[in-house]
Amino acid sequence: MKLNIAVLAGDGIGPEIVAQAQKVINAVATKFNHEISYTPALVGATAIDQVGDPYPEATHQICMDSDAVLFGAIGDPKFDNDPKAKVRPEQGLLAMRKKLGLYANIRPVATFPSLLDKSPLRKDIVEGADLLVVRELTGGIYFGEKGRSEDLKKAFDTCTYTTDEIERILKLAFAYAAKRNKRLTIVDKANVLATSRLWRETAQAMEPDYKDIEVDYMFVDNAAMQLIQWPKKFDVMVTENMFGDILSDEASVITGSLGLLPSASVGVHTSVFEPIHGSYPQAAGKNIANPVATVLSAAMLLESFDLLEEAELIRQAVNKSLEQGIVTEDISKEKPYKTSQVGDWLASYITG
Ligand SMILES: NC(=O)C1=CN([C@@H]2O[C@H](COP(=O)(O)OP(=O)(O)OC[C@H]3O[C@@H](n4cnc5c(N)ncnc54)[C@H](O)[C@@H]3O)[C@@H](O)[C@H]2O)C=CC1
Ligand SMILES: CC(C)CC(=O)C(=O)O
Ligand SMILES: [Mg+2]
Repeated sequence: MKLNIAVLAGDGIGPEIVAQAQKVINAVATKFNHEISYTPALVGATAIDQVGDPYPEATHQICMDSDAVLFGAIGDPKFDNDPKAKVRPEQGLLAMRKKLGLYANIRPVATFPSLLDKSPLRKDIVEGADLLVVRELTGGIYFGEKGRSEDLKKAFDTCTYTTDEIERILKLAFAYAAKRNKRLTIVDKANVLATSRLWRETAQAMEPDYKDIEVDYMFVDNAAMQLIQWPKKFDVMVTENMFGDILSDEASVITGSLGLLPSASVGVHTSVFEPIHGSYPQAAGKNIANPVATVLSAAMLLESFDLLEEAELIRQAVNKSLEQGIVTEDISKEKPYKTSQVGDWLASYITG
């Protein structure tokens, strides 16, 4: 197969982790005879510094013209620590999601058998946990009207959802539940928020079309607790943008590190494959960040083109590396491997 992948490495650890995912894709391409080409493009703080725009039109065109996008991370402390900055790296990520129509972010969370003792949660709690967070990605408070009063003493962010937006993400979540264990948890704050009540009303209206799916509704505060108290009770969890953002970072604790969780952002135009974590600026340039989340995102990318054997081989390589202790310092303080060493090991396992 021929694939043209847009590569948006971004900021902080972005370039280091994306380079490992590319090594792994290249190894798979060699083994299975695929022709992969990459088109790099600017995003985030790097793009602001170079061209003054966190998601330049040229980058958008490259994404639109690609078969898929491999994304690293964006964000830089020089913006995080300047609340008055007019343009921010995160606007680039949000603009990309909006312009590419990426309304769903699929975040699988499953424990790795060899890492059960790496979670701060008890082994009997996390063993066998396997859930899917379906996060709405182009609506809600991240995209609503926001502003400051003239005297600067008041600020606001608005959370808006339409039934169309809710229906399309719920449809996808029901479909995932149908393919998995037929349980769907809809997470909201319907006891307080009007948008959540619209989510609940819309979901209730859809339920009769999915009679074989067991649906339950849970308030987000309760969900935050149950997720780490009884992670195994969840199959598919669907929720709005900000709740999904927060709950999926929380869910990474089940697996042992935020550096392990991949995601696929899908929707109208091309799809973007990205780790769930951010640019981890403290690690930038040190070759210590865990590349596994990005490598597993690459596996999701290949899977989206029905390259199932290829994706499975990447997952097998990752499992083997974890079993054999070829891991970065977030997993093993005693004998940490460098980011690039993990990438090299995975690539050579794949090519055999
Ligand atoms: N999708 C994206 O590009 C995202 C960007 N950000 C941005 O990233 C910057 C840093 O944000 P933070 O809140 O510190 O979140 P972060 O996800 O970058 O890091 C939080 C913590 O998670 C751990 N971690 C994250 N990625 C890791 C990896 N690959 N290997 C090992 N450990 C890892 C580290 O302990 C780190 O201190 C900010 O500018 C933020 O806006 C945050 C989240 C997502
Ligand atoms: C800038 C944020 C919206 C990014 C983030 O935290 C995420 O997508 O997980
Ligand atoms: Mg996040």
